Amino acid sequence: MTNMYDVIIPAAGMGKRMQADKNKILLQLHSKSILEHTLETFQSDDNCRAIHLAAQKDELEMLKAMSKAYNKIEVVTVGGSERQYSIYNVLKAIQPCDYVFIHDAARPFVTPETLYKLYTKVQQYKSVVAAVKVKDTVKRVIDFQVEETLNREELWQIQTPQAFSYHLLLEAYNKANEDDFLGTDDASLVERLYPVNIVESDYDNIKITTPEDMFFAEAILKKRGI
Ligand SMILES: Nc1ccn([C@@H]2O[C@H](COP(=O)(O)OP(=O)(O)OP(=O)(O)O)[C@@H](O)[C@H]2O)c(=O)n1
Ligand SMILES: O=P(O)(O)OC[C@@H](O)[C@@H](O)[C@@H](O)CO
Repeated sequence: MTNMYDVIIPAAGMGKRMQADKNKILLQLHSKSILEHTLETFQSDDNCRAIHLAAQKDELEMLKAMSKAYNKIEVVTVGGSERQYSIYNVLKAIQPCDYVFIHDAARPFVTPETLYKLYTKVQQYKSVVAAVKVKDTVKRVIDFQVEETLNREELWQIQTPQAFSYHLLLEAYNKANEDDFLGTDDASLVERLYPVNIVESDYDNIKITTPEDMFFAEAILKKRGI
């Protein structure tokens, strides 16, 4: 079928800031791991053709075994020392396709509504990321001294999923590799070649990063009646 997307899910981090005794994406939220919550969302999305994972070397076999429960999972490969390298490893391992979404395993609360918005817009714009409006005032600071107050009307917090045409994304990753460019998200690689659009997402789509995020995660599940 044409026009479906493949999703790359980087799950090869260490989860250091979570200070748990294992990779944070394996922590349980109710009866499932964070990773399984994320996988189920994409497994259930009719527009998602296949799911591909980056795993830590030590967790590769475990994640391959877990993958058997999800018939959309195709490639499970070893990640790298940085998120960007993990994603590049997967991107080089998959077959060419129309569109690629990239979504952090550590963001288990992305909604079907956001996936649908991205799916619609990526076909028009080739490059589109989920984002929410910044709620706080943001200042640029050097050595604890304020340099300027930024115009909040222009500021958005960027999340994942980030959705791209496959060929544009591969070109951006190849160029970043050639230039030794390391970005903090996928769009920052694509921005060097092509305009990136945003779609408005929601504040539940948190990246579970530090211990208190587990309490926020429990609250989001409770709000959803899960
Ligand atoms: N080398 C890496 C680093 C991160 N990730 C993945 O990228 C996502 C977002 O990264 P982040 O939240 O920063 O996770 P960690 O790197 O695991 O966290 P920390 O920096 O606290 O160790 C996570 O799903 C993580 O598993 C990855 O696949 N490969
Ligand atoms: O810098 P970190 O390792 O915390 O995470 C990087 C990315 O996961 C992050 O930039 C995207 O989720 C978009 O916000």
